[in-house]
Amino acid sequence: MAAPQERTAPSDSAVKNAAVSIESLVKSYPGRSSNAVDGLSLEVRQGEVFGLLGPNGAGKSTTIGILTTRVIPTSGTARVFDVDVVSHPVAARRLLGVVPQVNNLDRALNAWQNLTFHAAYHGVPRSLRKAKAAQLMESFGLSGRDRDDIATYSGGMAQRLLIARALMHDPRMLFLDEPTTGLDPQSRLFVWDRIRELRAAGVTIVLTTHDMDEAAELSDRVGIIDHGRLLALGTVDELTHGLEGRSILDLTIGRVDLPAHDILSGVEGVESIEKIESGNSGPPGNPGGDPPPWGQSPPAATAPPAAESNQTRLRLYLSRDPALVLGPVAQTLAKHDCPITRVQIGEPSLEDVFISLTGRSLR
Ligand SMILES: Nc1ncnc2c1ncn2[C@@H]1O[C@H](COP(=O)(O)OP(=O)(O)OP(=O)(O)O)[C@@H](O)[C@H]1O
Repeated sequence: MAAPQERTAPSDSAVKNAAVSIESLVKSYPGRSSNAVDGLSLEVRQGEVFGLLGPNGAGKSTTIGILTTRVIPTSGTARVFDVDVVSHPVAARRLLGVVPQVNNLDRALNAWQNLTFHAAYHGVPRSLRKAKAAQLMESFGLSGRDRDDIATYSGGMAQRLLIARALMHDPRMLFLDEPTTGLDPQSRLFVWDRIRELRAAGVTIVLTTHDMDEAAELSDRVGIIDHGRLLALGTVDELTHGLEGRSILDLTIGRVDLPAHDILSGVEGVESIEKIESGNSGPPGNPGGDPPPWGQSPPAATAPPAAESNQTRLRLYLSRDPALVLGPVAQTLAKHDCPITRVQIGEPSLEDVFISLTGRSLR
């Protein structure tokens, strides 16, 4: 594939203290009524792992597509290390590596060739390519399989090869689009370790993931987007502490017909209530209350779903110690002849922040 022509050389202006700088970015796809990216502005700092989170269709891949020069924005600016990705795509591509959501390894080439051809495309001198490929094969646990047809690679091996390939030209930053989706636990931990090593080596990383544990585990900061707009930006601690109510009571109750919101919102210390999932196949039982924001969501990772057909799972956000609230909550429910079948106390997680902002779970 021939590299597109640069219009002009990138400017020598002082490099800003940002690895990624996006300002008022808009992407409108033809025939779509709403913008995929809708006035997005954010910065990714040099050397950080930045988690870009959002529900399906939030605009994450489009944003990454713009930053990695595969998608042309409708308006706004996007820079990588102060290089405008629209006017200087070739210069931008030298600075970044991309691990796409979908395996796009070249099946006509063996693993070794996938690495060395990529390096050649990015202008890595021939004398360096072999050593670099051998080093990356080794660190990604693929030594000995380098001349194999990639059709013989497992999903985990292919994913490791994709990351190795993206690093062949020593990019200053790496875009990882759902890097561990579909991987077994060992492969997932292996990829996490490599991400940590890259960060320690000073590589800036932008990560999209549907796995909240992964985002919380790896990210220095996260940005949550939906409908192409930024909803929140900060460290995981900043975001979870900013959530209304500092503690959570996760309850499963043995009724589906109870207006739990009306009944429990008067209990002292209960700031807000969300219905996570009802075992009912019909509409969630919340007469008179707000529509359940989690009505279509699978359960949060912190507790199992209310699996039985007569069970309702509620999440209560609290402004005081859960131990003080649990008693009054249990008494209130008992007055309505409603048993509690399961209780879990916890602090808000990144998934709680995500759900409170977007109103639905990632998966
Ligand atoms: N090539 C395209 N043509 C038309 N619409 C598109 C195209 N690519 C994406 N979209 C739409 O733009 C919106 C944002 O999509 P995008 O893939 O960027 O979201 P996402 O957050 O990456 O989603 P996911 O988590 O499912 O990958 C969606 O409504 C999607 O249907």
